[in-house]
Amino acid sequence: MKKSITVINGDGIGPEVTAQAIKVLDAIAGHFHHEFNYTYCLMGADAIDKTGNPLPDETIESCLNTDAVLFGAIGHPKYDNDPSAKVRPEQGLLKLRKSLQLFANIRPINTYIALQHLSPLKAKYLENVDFIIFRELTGGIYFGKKELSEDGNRASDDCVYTTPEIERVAHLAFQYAQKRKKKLTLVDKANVLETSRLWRKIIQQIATAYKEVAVDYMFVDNASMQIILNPKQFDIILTENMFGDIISDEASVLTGSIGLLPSASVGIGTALFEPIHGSYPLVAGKDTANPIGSILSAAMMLDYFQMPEEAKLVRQAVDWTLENRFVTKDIDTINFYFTSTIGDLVAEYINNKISDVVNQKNIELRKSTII
Ligand SMILES: NC(=O)c1ccc[n+]([C@@H]2O[C@H](COP(=O)([O-])OP(=O)(O)OC[C@H]3O[C@@H](n4cnc5c(N)ncnc54)[C@H](O)[C@@H]3O)[C@@H](O)[C@H]2O)c1
Ligand SMILES: CC(C)[C@H](C(=O)O)[C@@H](O)C(=O)O
Ligand SMILES: [Mg+2]
Repeated sequence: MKKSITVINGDGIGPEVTAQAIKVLDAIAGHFHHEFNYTYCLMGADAIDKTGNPLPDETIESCLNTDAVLFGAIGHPKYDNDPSAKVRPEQGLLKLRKSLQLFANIRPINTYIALQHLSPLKAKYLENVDFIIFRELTGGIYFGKKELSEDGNRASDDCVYTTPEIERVAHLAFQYAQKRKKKLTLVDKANVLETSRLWRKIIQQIATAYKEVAVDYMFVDNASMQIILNPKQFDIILTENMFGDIISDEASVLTGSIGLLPSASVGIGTALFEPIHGSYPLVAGKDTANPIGSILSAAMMLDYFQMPEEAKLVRQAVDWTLENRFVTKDIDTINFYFTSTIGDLVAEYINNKISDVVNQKNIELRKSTII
């Protein structure tokens, strides 16, 4: 099969983790006789530096006319530390999500037995954690009216949701629940927020069409605790934009590192695949960031291309690296491998050449002292 993929490396560790996902996609293309063609586009701080615009028109154009988008991360401290900056890298990402109408951000949370020692929780709570956060992605407080008074002493961000915005992401989440453990938890703040009460009302109505799915409702403050205390109670979590952003970073702690978590953003336009982490500027260019979130985002892209065998092989390869302790510094600060080595190993596993890589190329443990 032939597929065109727009690649947005972005900022910080974006380019180095995305490069590993591309290696893996190339290995899959070779193994299964597909052709993946990449077009590289700018977004974020990199785009501002080069064009003055965090999302150049050519990037939107390319994303609209491609089979999928693979994205790394955006963001730079020079903007994070300047509250009055008029142009910001994040505006590029938000505008792209809106332009492609990517209303659902799907963030699977899975634990690995090999990494359970990393969590502060007892192993029994972590075995086979498997739930998905459905985060609404194009509405809510992120996209409401923003105001700053002339004297600079009053600021506001409106949180707005409409019934159709809630319905479309909810139907998708219910459909996933039907195919899985048939449980959906709406996470909201309906004891305080009008928008959350609208969410509850719509979910109660939609639930009648999915009778086999058990629905429960949880306030976001309690959910933040329950995700840590008893993560196995969840199957599908459905929530609004900002709550989904926050609880997914929190949930990443269950797995061992945020660097492991992928996501798919789907909706009306071209789907976009990205790890859930940010540009982690501190280690940009050091080849130490965890690329697994990006590689697993590529696996989600393969699922989206209706290539289930291909996606399965990528996940098997990732499991193999973790089980054999080929891990980056976030997982093991003493005996760790470089970002690029992990990409090589996953790709070589797919090419069936793993024994060559491990034995003949003599992969050395990189001690943290040499960084
Ligand atoms: N989707 C995105 O592009 C995205 C997401 C989140 C944050 N950001 C941006 O990234 C910049 C930095 O934000 P931040 O520090 O809050 O979040 P971050 O996700 O970049 O980093 C937070 C912490 O997570 C860990 N981490 C993140 N990615 C990792 C990886 N691949 N491997 C190992 N450890 C990893 C590190 O310990 C890091 O200190 C900001 O400009 C922010 O706006 C972008
Ligand atoms: C960078 C930022 C705009 C973004 C978000 O909040 O959606 C990020 O945190 C994410 O999770 O993708
Ligand atoms: Mg986030």
